[in-house]
Amino acid sequence: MSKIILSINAGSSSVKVSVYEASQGQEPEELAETQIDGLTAPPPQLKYTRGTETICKDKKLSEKITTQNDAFQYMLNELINDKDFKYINKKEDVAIACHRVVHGGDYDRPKIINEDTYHHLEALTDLAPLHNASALEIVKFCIKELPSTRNVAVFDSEFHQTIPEYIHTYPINQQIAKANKLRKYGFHGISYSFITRNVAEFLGKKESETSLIILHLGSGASACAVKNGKSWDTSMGLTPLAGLPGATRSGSVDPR
Ligand SMILES: Nc1ncnc2c1ncn2[C@@H]1O[C@H](COP(=O)(O)OP(=O)(O)O)[C@@H](O)[C@H]1O
Ligand SMILES: CC(=O)OP(=O)(O)O
Ligand SMILES: [Mg+2]
Repeated sequence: MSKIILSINAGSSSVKVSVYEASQGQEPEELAETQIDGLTAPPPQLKYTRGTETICKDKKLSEKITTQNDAFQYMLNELINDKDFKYINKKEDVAIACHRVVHGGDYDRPKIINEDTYHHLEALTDLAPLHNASALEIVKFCIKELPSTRNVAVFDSEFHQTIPEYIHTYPINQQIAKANKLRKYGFHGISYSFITRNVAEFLGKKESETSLIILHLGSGASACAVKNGKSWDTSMGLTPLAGLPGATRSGSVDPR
């Protein structure tokens, strides 16, 4: 039987939700895409496409939507209430919710969210306060309001687990660094792995033979050197503040 999967990307200025249908052993098929952006520059705006049909674009919303969780709830209701979208008619229709979580610490693969993973991610919130806190608010909402949905976390930091030790190590006391897990983590990894896979395919090359310099320029901005399909270095570090300036971040400049 096929299942409905939500892919939820809580960014610093937007929330993007894609809806997929998937059966065991088959490629998921995308059914709809919706996003609310402008959370840091109101009014928020809604975009909604169903298959190839654009239902709305840059629609200014007058409702009070200030947090990523407000935006997620608004879009979930839109999907449920859209009579022409037959795949989600009630909350129970969502089998799996995949959450983009920016800081995954040492996690090197996606995780099913249980109490343990939830608390582990909560503990990392200090290292990505703009991001982990709002993603976890959405996770908390799903756990409470969508009790039949399984929640999975997919990490921005995962792709950068391959950065060599001499690059991810900071020049500080190593006892303190190891005890407090102070190292370069790197973010936007879901985007970098997608770009690497697709550019390799476009060029007709193996990922392991594809080396790229990629810029991810959104509300948060970073650069990544991909060597033979793997992250070699990236401009963000222990937190998403390091590196390039972003919409609400100064980058590698001491803001004081
Ligand atoms: N084509 C574009 N040219 C320049 N800036 C853009 C373009 N599209 C989006 N932006 C800017 O990118 C930012 C949103 O980036 P995005 O990565 O989608 O959000 P988030 O960082 O919240 O995930 C906004 O500041 C928007 O103005
Ligand atoms: C990590 C990061 O900066 O993400 P975003 O671009 O979504 O703010
Ligand atoms: Mg983003």
